Order: sequence, then C-alpha cells, then structure tokens
Amino acid sequence: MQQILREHQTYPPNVVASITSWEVWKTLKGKDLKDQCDWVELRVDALPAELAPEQVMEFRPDMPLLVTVRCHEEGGLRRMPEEERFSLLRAYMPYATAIDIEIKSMRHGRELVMEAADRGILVIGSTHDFQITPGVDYLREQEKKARAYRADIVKFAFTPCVAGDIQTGVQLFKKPKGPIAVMGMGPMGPVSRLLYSQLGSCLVYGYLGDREAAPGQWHVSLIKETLRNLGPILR
Ligand SMILES: O=C1C[C@@](O)(C(=O)O)C[C@@H](O)[C@@H]1O
Repeated sequence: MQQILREHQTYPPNVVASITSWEVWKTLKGKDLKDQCDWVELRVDALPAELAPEQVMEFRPDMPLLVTVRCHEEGGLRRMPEEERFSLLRAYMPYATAIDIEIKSMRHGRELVMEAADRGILVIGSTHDFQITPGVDYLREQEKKARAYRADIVKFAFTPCVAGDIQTGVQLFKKPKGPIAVMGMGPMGPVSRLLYSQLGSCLVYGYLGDREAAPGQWHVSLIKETLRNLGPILR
C-alpha cells in the first residue's frame, strides 16, 4: 500500500503491549513476541513493591522494553512519592529502550531525562485524562512543554466523551514538532486508536494477557493484524 505520509508520521505504528500484571510478565521470559507487538511496556507501578529490578528482568521478553512508573493521578496503580518513582525509573534504565515520564513531572525530572538521553534511551513525555478530552490548545501547550524538556515522543491519552472529541486528536496531527502518539480511552478508545494509527501516531498501545492496562485498548494481536490490513490516511 502506498505510504502517503507527512514529516514525523509513520505507518504502521509500533504496537506496544502494556503489561500491568506480574503473573502475565512472568510468562514472557525470553519470548519473542514479534508477531504480536513491537515493544513491551512494563508498568512498574503495577508490580509488587518488594521486587528488585534484577528479579523482574529475569522474565524479560526478547523485545524492546519501555519502562513506565505511572503516577497515581494519571492511572498509576500505586501511590508513591515522585522521588520514589524517579528512583525506580533510574533503577530500570539499564534495561530500557525507552522510558515514559508524565509531562507534568518533566521539570522536576529533568536530570533523569538528561541521564536517559545520555544513555541513548528514548524519552516519552505523556499526558493522560481519564474523564474528558482537553482542548487542542491545551494539548499543544503540553507538547511544547514536553519538547522543551527534551521528550523524543509526546504521548496524548484522553477520553473522548462525544464523537466530536475524536477530532481534537485529529488536529494534533497538524504540524507536530516531532513524533507523537495519540490515543483515546473509554468506549471510543478502540476506534480512535485505529484512526490515529492511520493518521500517523508513532505508537499504539494494547494489552497482552487478559487485562486492559487502560480502558479502550485492543489486544495487541488484534490491532497488529488489523493494521496490516489498513494503511495510512490523510488528515
Ligand atoms: O500511558 C500509557 C497508555 C495507556 O494509558 C493507554 O491508554 O493505552 C496505557 C498505559 O499502560 C501506558 O502507560
């Protein structure tokens, strides 16, 4: 299929399998999951707190690894002080291809971001809203802020409440300043993830196992297969 793409747009996106279950993670040891996904995201906030990174990494699949310690206000499963989240991210850095840090934490975490960049680790600056779709101007401001703090990829997750909210995400593809990942959550999550993938989102998140990491995710196998049968579209 012809790839009609603009700068910073790619097709197909990398399919990211979010893992929020220690039980599922333990089944992945050394597995090659390439026919299902391109990256695995380990949600460290979802793991039992007593586990050390070396223990966890014993089960690591043979895939690029995104490490996330999500803050509670943006969907994290454990409440912890920011310093603890940063030190966990730091402890997992030797294993990471990429790390995710909330845009609102990037100023405080700027040293961490620099450290990641020095190690050649990609930085995803992210923002999540589980209730609404913020306005496009606000989301663009967030992108600007994330880029100023050196995010390589800016990720927007929000909840479309009416069909028109999907258009807010579409607008983000107008001249982004670098790669973006855009996804809806909730009942319009699945359809939005397909559309934004076709518009050039560089990542699309889904789940492995039997538990969604966010409302509106697809199972990674299903989205990978579906995207194989589709192609890029113009905004
Ligand atoms: O931030 C994201 C995206 C996500 O919230 C989603 O909507 O698929 C799932 C999370 O695991 C991940 O950290």
